Amino acid sequence: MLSLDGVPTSSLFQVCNTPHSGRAAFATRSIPANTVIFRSDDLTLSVLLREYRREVCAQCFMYEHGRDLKIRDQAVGFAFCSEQCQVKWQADTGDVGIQAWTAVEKLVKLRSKEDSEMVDADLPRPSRKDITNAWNSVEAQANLIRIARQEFRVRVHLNGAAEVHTNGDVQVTKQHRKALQKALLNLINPDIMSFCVSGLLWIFNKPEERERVIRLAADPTPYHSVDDLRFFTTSYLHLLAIMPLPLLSLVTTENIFTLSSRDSHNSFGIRSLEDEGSEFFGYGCWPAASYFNHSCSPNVEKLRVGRTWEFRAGKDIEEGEEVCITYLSGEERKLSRGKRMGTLRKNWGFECQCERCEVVL
Ligand SMILES: C[S@@+](CC[C@H](N)C(=O)[O-])C[C@H]1O[C@@H](n2cnc3c(N)ncnc32)[C@H](O)[C@@H]1O
Repeated sequence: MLSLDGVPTSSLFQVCNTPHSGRAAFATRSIPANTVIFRSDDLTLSVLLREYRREVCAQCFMYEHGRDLKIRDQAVGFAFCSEQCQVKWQADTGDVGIQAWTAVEKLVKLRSKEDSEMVDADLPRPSRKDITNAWNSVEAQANLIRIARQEFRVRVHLNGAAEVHTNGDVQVTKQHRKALQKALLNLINPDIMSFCVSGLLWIFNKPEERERVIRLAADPTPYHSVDDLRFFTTSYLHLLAIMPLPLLSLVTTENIFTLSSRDSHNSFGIRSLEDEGSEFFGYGCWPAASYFNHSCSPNVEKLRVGRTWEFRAGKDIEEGEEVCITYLSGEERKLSRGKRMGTLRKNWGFECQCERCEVVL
């Protein structure tokens, strides 16, 4: 169950503030091991990494040991395990969403030979100032592109195909069209583009739920590297140039930054269900599941069932005890205290305050 502001409510736990680790869930009564304490099926945005697009169903994330799935939709660039999943995906994505994914796929295919890999070096993350400067540096070009797109609005309007509002006073010149063409020449990182499209479509399709993401813990410096930040700013310009017109007003630096800053501290990896989740297909943000803090000796285990996360007590939990999952992968759990803390600091940006880490032997 969810309260109005998206914080999960349950007869078994409640979400409260803590002195050192933000909000957390606490058991409101004793919970026997193996009890399902919560299910979260409120996936907002998700990224299916490009290298897994043929093998993992875009709807239910089903994976058959690396075999290509039977149904592939070349236009949008996703594969499905069944017609049922494809139909559900199309209904949830909507016509504007299908147009958006088709535009991205067309662009990515045109530019597929480029090397858009990022170097995962241990360089410092861009600071708040770096981030503000990077977004400011593309805003003038962004505004020119917006005006260039007005021209399409006018054309669409004159063709009578759709009722749109135009800014009739602005003259579209060569300078505007050049800004748009220049944006399309930037290098592409298809996974970062997918992140932005998935998030913007979610805001478009469910505007009333935007607040639920905004209330999540925010990371003010969500970019891993200078490359990562640059791919976000260039994706912004690309999307302004290619997104279907009904989505254009949502393609803003504010929306894209908000999505990154919430995703950074709240997303769940979408992994294979066997081999201790050794295959990493991508990630997604399930707001209702984002109030469980991390522990290096968790009392709750999470399991993905299709698009839903199921949370089950891994041991008996006493009334008043904090209900915690682990943010570490199977292998990472076995690391020493120092290495676990380092991994959480690097990937999540916090100093672990869990009981196992607090006990110094
Ligand atoms: C998914 S959110 C969990 C809910 C969060 N506490 C809140 O108030 O929304 C993850 C964030 O919670 C905090 N957190 C989770 N586990 C923690 C821990 N063991 N020690 C310190 N902070 C923790 C960190 O700030 C982390 O980035």
